[in-house]
Formats: sequence, C-alpha cells, structure tokens
Amino acid sequence: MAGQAHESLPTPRFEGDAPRLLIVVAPYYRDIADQMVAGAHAEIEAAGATHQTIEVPGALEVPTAIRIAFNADKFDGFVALGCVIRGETTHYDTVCNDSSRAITLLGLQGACIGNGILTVENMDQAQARAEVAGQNKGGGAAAAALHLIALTRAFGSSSKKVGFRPE
Ligand SMILES: Nc1c(NC[C@H](O)[C@H](O)[C@H](O)CO)[nH]c(=O)[nH]c1=O
Ligand SMILES: CC(=O)[C@@H](O)COP(=O)(O)O
Repeated sequence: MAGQAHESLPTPRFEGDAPRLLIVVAPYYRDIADQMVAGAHAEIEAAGATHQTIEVPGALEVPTAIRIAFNADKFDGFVALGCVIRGETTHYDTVCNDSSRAITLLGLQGACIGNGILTVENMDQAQARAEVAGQNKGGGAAAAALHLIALTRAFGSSSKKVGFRPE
C-alpha cells in the first residue's frame, strides 16, 4: 500500500494532539524531491498529524537542519528527504554515508526521524522510488517517523534518558 514503511506494519493514526512533523528536503533533483514531499504530506495528513517543509541545498545539510530544528523543540518528528545519484567520483559515498549516519545518530540522541534520502545509481531508479503510485519512499519515510512518534508517546519519558533534548 502506498506510504507504508512496510506492507505488514500499518501507519499509526492519531486522534487529537496532532503530532507536528518537519520535513527537511534537499531538492538537488527537484522533480524527484517534489514527488517524495507529496507522498510524505499525504501520509502525515492521513495519520492526523501536521507538517511543515523546509529546503536545504543537499543531502549533507539535511542532518544539520534537523539538529537545528530539534533543538528548537517545536516538532515531534522529522522526515529527511532527498536523492543522491552516483557520479564520477567517490563523493557519492561521502554524501550517502555521512548523511545517513548523521541521521541515525540524531535518532539515537532523541529525534524521531524517518530517512527518505534515496541513494541510487541513476534517475530511473530514483523515479521508481519517488513516485507516490510507485514505491513512495517519501510516504514510507513519513510513516517511519510517525511510528517513532507513537512509540515515544506510548513509552512516555523518564528521568533516565539516552541522548539529548533541551529542557
Ligand atoms: N551529489 C549530490 C549532492 N551533493 C551536494 C551535497 O549534498 C552538499 O550539498 C554539498 O557537498 C555542500 O555541502 N547532494 C544531493 O542531495 N544529491 C546528490 O546527488
Ligand atoms: C553524489 C554526488 O556527489 C555526485 O552527484 C557528484 O558527482 P561527481 O562524483 O561526478 O562529482
């Protein structure tokens, strides 16, 4: 089903106290980015949550933008969107590995993040994953963030915390 992080894991639905999500998108490839943002919007709205979208130049800037917004403590979760297509040099590896690792570290430090940064060999692969009627990776990333928000609310918070969140 479109938007599901996994076919067998329905996206949580929120009744009241709508979660606020920030979509951070790197429109390095504008058409691909727009499709993934559309998928994320649809998934978030269907779950009864709200969203705001900001743009940064490239995938390497996405984690820093999330850190900035996380420290502002205005959002319950984040969706990272972008597209990295291999070029002639090893820069592809840097962009892919550093952006994904930074996003994972932010998650371990307390941010509820779905990672929808595509890392592909060519535009055909990107298109198949970006289109909402296709693999809808933007919707899937939004679904992942929504799952983590629901988990956070279910477990609540305690004095014992791993990670950092400004009081
Ligand atoms: N080649 C791609 C990039 N490269 C740019 C970097 O993400 C970054 O903006 C730059 O190195 C300045 O810090 N970004 C993408 O999102 N996709 C690419 O295919
Ligand atoms: C993923 C990239 O950074 C890549 O698009 C840059 O292209 P190149 O490796 O040919 O400089």
